[in-house]
Amino acid sequence: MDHTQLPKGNSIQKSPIMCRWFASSPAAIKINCDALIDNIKIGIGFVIRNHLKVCLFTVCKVFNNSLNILIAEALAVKETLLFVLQENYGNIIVESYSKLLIDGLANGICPDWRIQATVHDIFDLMSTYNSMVLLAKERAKSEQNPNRSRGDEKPAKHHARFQRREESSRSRRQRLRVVLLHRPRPSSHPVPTPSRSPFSPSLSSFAISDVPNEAFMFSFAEKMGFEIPTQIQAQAIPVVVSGRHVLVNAATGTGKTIVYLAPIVHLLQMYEARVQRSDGTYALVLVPTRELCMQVYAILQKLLHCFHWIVPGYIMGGENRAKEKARLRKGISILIATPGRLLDHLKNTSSFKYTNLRWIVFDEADSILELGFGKAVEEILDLLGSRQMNDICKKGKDTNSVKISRQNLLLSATLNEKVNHLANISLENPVMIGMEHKKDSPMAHELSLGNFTSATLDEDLEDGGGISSQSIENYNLPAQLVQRYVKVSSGSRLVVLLSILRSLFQGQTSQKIVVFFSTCDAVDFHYSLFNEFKWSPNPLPEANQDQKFVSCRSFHLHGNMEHNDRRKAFQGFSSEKSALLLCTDVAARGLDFPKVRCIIQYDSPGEASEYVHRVGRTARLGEKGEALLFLQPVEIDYLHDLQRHGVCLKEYPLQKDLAKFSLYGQKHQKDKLISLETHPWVLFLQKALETFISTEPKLKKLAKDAFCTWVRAYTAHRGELKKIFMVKKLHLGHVARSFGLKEQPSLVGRSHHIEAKKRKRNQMKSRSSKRRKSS
Ligand SMILES: Nc1ncnc2c1ncn2[C@@H]1O[C@H](COP(=O)(O)OP(=O)(O)OP(=O)(O)O)[C@@H](O)[C@H]1O
Repeated sequence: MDHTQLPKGNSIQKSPIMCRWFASSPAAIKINCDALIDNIKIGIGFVIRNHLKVCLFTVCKVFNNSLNILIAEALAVKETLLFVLQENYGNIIVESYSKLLIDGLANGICPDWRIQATVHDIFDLMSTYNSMVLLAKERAKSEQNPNRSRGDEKPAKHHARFQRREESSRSRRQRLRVVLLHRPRPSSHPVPTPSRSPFSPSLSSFAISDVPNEAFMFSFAEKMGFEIPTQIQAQAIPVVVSGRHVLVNAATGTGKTIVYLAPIVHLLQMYEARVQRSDGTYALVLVPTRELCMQVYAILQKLLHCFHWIVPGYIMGGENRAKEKARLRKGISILIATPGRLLDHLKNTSSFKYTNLRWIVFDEADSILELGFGKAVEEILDLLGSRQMNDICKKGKDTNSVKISRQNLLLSATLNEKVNHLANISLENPVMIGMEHKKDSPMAHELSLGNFTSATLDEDLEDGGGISSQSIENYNLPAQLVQRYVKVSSGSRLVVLLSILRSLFQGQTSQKIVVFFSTCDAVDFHYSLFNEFKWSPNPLPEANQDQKFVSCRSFHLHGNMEHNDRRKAFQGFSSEKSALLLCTDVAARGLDFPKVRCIIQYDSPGEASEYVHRVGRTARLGEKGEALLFLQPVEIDYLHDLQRHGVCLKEYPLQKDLAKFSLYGQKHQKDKLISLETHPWVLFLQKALETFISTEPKLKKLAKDAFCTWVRAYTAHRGELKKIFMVKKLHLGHVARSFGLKEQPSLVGRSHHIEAKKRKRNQMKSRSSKRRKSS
């Protein structure tokens, strides 16, 4: 079977499985109208025309079934119809569907006056359409056959039919108006406020059970537990299904994974001849980290529940290569991979078949490049033939087969120059979704021009690493996320972190918190400290002294951990209801830990995009969330940097928190402002920590290592951030205190001492041999 062509079922009209869910959302309808224009341009307008029919049809159904339609729904329908009218596409769709729509509206009319008012408008629009259709038809006919007079039989018949239809709909309208006239009507129409919820505001009354129970719908509803599409899903899925290359930019936690997995599964299961394992890989999803690889794989497995013939699989660093080879030999239809391991198999596993490859997805595209996979990505594109084909396209050669066979997708909550370059070398005439408000940004402009440089992705990485003026953009952050910063001098950082964590875990019985550190050593040290440091507010000997200071289950996750430990930490934290995760940026991208309420950035993230992804682990999909950023007084300019990207933070009321803690029964006076450095609680806890760490050799060693790598990481800030995060401005003795050390450890490591000793020995040796020679 030749799978390089789109399957026949690609037409949305022919695919009731998924499209109704998406098509039925007014947001989707609006997008479909955009897609209509786009697609008419590229000559496949008929697909979208059919899509629009399905949209209207489903809207009618919703109106029929539900009496609790929100105003926004009715308004969206009105808007869509208005759009269709303005763009003069009315004659395409209205003729056959107006009756259905009117029936739906009339039968299912909601008692709410605001919807009724909108319905009036919709009726008026419908009758305008109908007149337009009639006029257009008559004009077309008379142009085709100028000899036929107006009194000829056919138009007359047609006219009569139309009149009958008009009369019946008019009578329905009248019936309805009678009902409406007997209801009180307020004097002014309230304007619905725009929602920033990840779900389309107009969809909240729309249940999945309102539409026919198709196989895929059933699987979605049952297996994923979703009821309505998120805004980005409603916007992007129809475009992805249409086969266009797509660049998606949407806030964290808005369901981007489904944006690419759902259409791929949907289109693959529709192939007339079922896909076989021996066909090899059809879709390739590239992700930056192993954890994300496992996460996407898990979602894919759920989606494929009903389609056992489509085989999911993953390959990633840390896994057994031989086993992966065996799996690839058998065939994996949808493959999730990290770039390094994928490249390895592309070069060394001859049985890896990818001749049928149709989709390449870059999830968290910017992160893939920032982690240094730029070269690997270029090589992958070359080996898969995706880049060369694109280059040929741009040179204007015949690329018909390519256009049909490959569809590349790039997704991230943050975009930058590196993604711009990747987009230019991998996407052909992409549709940019989620960048509507950024049309004037340099990135959107360059992409639309198809402008691309000869620089490699890694070269881009180096010069674009800092905050270039070109790449400044406002990031999408969840509206409900509460963002704050806490200003703490380095000597009190540890105490403040512990106090805030204790207060958060005491405040709520189920609490999930993620704390980000800059280095793996810092994670290890704090993880051990939190597990071992015990303290009781009661000094009496009979009191339970065995309580952990931060009493919760804690996990740690970073790139230097064994593969299995990483896996356990990821799964463990995901499944706990109340827990603490200490991690590096390895957990910043894409990971979807359920119910995380607070993100603490104990070490600042560096580039603003990293900030966005870290805080994106909370406040996902409209849920509540808080983010707290630790800054030292000398780093406070970082707030301006975040502001340049539209990220604004308020100060955290730290004194209030500290006032909660009592020293053996003595409460502080809340209204008395004491500086952190002289705060009795801070002094007391700092001393307790230092004493504890000095008596635990293992912990002390961890603290020293963490201190050294922390300072090194601090010097590694790039670009303009170097001016904010300067080691010179720090008091290293105070930094040591933040690791519970009484004295500042030498920054010169053990290896340096050994090297120096070796050098000395060699010098001594050469001197003595010279002396021997001369004597
Ligand atoms: N239509 C939907 N209804 C309800 N929940 C959904 C829907 N779509 C996705 N989700 C859930 O939303 C959560 C976030 O999804 P996902 O991880 O795909 O977001 P994302 O946009 O990729 O986030 P990030 O940018 O952090 O990677 C997941 O738990 C997913 O199961």
